[in-house]
Amino acid sequence: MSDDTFLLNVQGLYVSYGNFKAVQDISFSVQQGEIFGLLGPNGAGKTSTLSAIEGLIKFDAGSITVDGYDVLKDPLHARAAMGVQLQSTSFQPELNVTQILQLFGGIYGVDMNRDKLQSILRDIQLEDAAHKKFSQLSGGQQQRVSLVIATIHNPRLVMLDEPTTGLDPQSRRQLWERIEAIRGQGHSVLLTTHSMEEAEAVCDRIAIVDHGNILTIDTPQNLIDRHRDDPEVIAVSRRGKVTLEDVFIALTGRAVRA
Ligand SMILES: Nc1ncnc2c1ncn2[C@@H]1O[C@H](COP(=O)(O)OP(=O)(O)OP(=O)(O)O)[C@@H](O)[C@H]1O
Repeated sequence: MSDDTFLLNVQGLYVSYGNFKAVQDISFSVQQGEIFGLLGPNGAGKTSTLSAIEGLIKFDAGSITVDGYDVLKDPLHARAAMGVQLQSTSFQPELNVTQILQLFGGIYGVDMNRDKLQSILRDIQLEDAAHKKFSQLSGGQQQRVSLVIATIHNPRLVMLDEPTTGLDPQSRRQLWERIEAIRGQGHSVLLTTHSMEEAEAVCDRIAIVDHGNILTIDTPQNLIDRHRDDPEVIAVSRRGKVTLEDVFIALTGRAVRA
């Protein structure tokens, strides 16, 4: 482990699929105890960046360190320092909540004794659903299971790809609180989102990504303050109030992506 305050360092990252360059020279760092958001239109390269960090895809150039461990030279240590929120499709739908927690506890070497299991179920408010199949859970309940599994081995960096998509406002608020609680434990969070409201509500800093490049990195409030007088921002703003979404659209353009 390094004593670097940056838990994640991504420098000069390039990812391509065949001839298509999805990520081109992306660099950013996430500090300890920080919630960092990657925002960008569809196809901007957010998931590709996350996948490269997670070791799921090869990258063409650049360097990535997690908790001081180089993901290429020391992949096991780097991966152990990371918790990844799996998509709901990654869980076997016929397993019940208890079986899923036991399975992933085993994978991560966490002793899932009765007390530990009960405490997790209580924490995610699924005590009464302990024997329900994953496929029978609501979207919010499934998200709570996948988030707790991402943090089951107490990782220093938690990676969340669009964690609140499809959730109702109550579940979304609760998930934000859970994400903030992860930061409260001194962990760092890297998330992607299309929700400007989410970015403003939970992210300490955000990077706006487009066409595989980072356009800007700052706190949500600084981005609004820096750009509020830009003619492009004023042109897209509505009802006389400049929002983060106005800044985002002015920077990335109005065109809908394929
Ligand atoms: N396995 C793949 N093979 C070929 N092209 C891919 C593959 N995965 C992603 N791409 C392309 O790379 C580009 C970046 O995709 P990526 O999923 O990283 O974007 P994203 O910012 O996460 O988008 P979204 O917001 O839609 O999830 C897109 O043009 C996408 O079509």
